[in-house]
Amino acid sequence: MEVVVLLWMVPLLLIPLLMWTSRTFVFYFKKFFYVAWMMCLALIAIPLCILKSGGRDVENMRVIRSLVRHVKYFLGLRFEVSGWEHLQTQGPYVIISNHQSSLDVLGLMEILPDRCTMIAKKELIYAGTVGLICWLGGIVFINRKKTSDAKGVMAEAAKTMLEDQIRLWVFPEGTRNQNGDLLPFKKGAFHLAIQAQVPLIPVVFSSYRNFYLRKEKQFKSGTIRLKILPKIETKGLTSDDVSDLCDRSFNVMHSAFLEISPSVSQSNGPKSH
Ligand SMILES: CCCCCC/C=C\CCCCCCCCCC(=O)SCCNC(=O)CCNC(=O)[C@H](O)C(C)(C)COP(=O)(O)OP(=O)(O)OC[C@H]1O[C@@H](n2cnc3c(N)ncnc32)[C@H](O)[C@@H]1OP(=O)(O)O
Ligand SMILES: CCCCCCCC/C=C\CCCCCCCC(=O)OC[C@@H](O)COP(=O)(O)O
Repeated sequence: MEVVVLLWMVPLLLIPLLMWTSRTFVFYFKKFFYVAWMMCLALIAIPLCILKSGGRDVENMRVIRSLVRHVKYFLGLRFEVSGWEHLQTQGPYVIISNHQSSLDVLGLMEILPDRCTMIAKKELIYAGTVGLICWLGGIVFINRKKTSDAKGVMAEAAKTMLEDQIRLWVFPEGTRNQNGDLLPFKKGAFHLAIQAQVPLIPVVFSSYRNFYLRKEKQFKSGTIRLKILPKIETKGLTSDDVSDLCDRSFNVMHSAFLEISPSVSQSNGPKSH
């Protein structure tokens, strides 16, 4: 009799195990697919970019953008964009946005304006075909471990922005962050905008915590809200104004982040600060 009861318990115990493994399986499957598919797309994009521009050129971002736009459907992600009108600014500007994961590339490509490239850590150049496509797309690589090098590269970028009419996308948190809030901003983006005397356009991604949890190995379908905020002018500002500009930008982005992110009670998992 006891044996029969025990036998019945086996499938009951297996159900949570299966659920856990399928959740973990889906997480790794989607992550693997994302990386592998991006590498393949980059392989397709490389010859197209070389044919289009003959080498490293910000115009290649059009090719990259058009090839990346469909990837969200495979991952079950939707984007809701607001504030499009704020991107209708002529000439160069610096876009600043929060950075939660490599998935941010999908949102970035949803709204990427023409002649806009990014500032990224130099390690990205070694990411195989993706690294090469980043280089061909004109991405400016910085060494985060050497402040003086990074400052020099960004000062050079301020000049190039004006000479070649280029827009730059910077992640002022300086690293990926999924703690359910924004990290304090580093100053590079604000020095850059002031040196070039161009406006800043803040863009806020809502929290991914309701569908994507790296530590908990969860990757469900979900909607990402992208809010483009009004530009912040820097005309007439000097390096003395960097801290104030940085604080103002942080405050508007932080409020927008809290406003558009699903509430913590709706999101899964605890907040880990
Ligand atoms: C077709 C298919 C293809 C598919 C695949 C490809 C798809 C798409 C391709 C595109 C993908 C691109 C995605 C790219 C994402 C990459 C994201 C990243 O890599 S994030 C990491 C790199 N980014 C950053 O770090 C930017 C933000 N960081 C900064 O701005 C930092 O300030 C710094 C890196 C410039 C320096 O950092 P740090 O060494 O930590 O020093 P700080 O404490 O910030 O500053 C020290 C003092 O220096 C002053 N400062 C800073 N910058 C400048 C400057 N430019 N000029 C002058 N002075 C500067 C700062 O004010 C500090 O001084 P203080 O007196 O204390 O104020
Ligand atoms: C042969 C080498 C194989 C390497 C494979 C890696 C390839 C990555 C492939 C696909 C992902 C496509 C999106 C690429 C853009 C990702 C940018 C990114 O998110 O970089 C992380 C950086 O912001 C912050 O890094 P840290 O959290 O500070 O560290």
